[in-house]
Amino acid sequence: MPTTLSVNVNAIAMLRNRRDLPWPSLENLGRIALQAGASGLTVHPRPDQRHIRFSDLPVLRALIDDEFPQAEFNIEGYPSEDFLALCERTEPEQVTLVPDDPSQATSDHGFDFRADQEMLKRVVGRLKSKGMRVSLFADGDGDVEAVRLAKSTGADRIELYTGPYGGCYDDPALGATILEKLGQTADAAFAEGLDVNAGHDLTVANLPALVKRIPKLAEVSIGHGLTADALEYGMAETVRRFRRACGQTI
Ligand SMILES: CC(=O)[C@@H](O)[C@H](O)COP(=O)(O)O
Ligand SMILES: NCC(=O)COP(=O)(O)O
Repeated sequence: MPTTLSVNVNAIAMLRNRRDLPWPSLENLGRIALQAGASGLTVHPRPDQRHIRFSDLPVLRALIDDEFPQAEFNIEGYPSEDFLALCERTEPEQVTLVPDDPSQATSDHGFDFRADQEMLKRVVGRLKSKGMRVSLFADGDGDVEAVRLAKSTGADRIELYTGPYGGCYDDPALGATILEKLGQTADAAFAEGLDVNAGHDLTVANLPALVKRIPKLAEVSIGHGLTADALEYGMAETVRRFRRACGQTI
């Protein structure tokens, strides 16, 4: 099974929010991405709604339900009560829990599975009891014990935080070292029976080596780099380029 591509529309929302106007439209660009073969849409709402607004969620939920019933909605965020209630209202196929502080500009680390063990068990159980798949944002540092603890929360997947890997676009030797650690973390997850997603700062240039090292990578969620490419190539062609970089035949 080749790695699937979930298109994160956060960056499009950020562009829209520059004005009090409804464009660029998340619904229209989400539709183009799904028509071009993306497997789903990802949003990462934050409490200040600086990009995704809570009101965007029903619109994207309806787009998937009405026009792309095979696609998945993935909602990412810190498991506050408000976030959990938002997930319960929206019923995404997947929730990705991320240990973000509201003041963070973007996600920059995975969970501390030792410190957050009990909280995660509670939250994962709550979401899974409502039928949602749960993935936990994890550092790809080769910490096998952390992966074992992630599994013991009851989660289905981990999402490897690939920011440091993406940041090595101009340093291939360091990129290769980081990639090997990501690969070791994924190997440990597979050994525990966890599936593995990945995301943050992935691009057409750095995806092929990632999926080569982790051939069983289930899904990548990509926003920033994909939106940048969409400005250059258009959304549909960009999705096809990223799908090819994931190893999909199209
Ligand atoms: C968890 C993760 O890496 C992404 O959700 C990232 O946080 C995207 O959010 P922004 O587009 O707000 O940076
Ligand atoms: N989970 C990662 C994600 O959704 C997108 O991250 P980025 O491509 O915007 O860095």
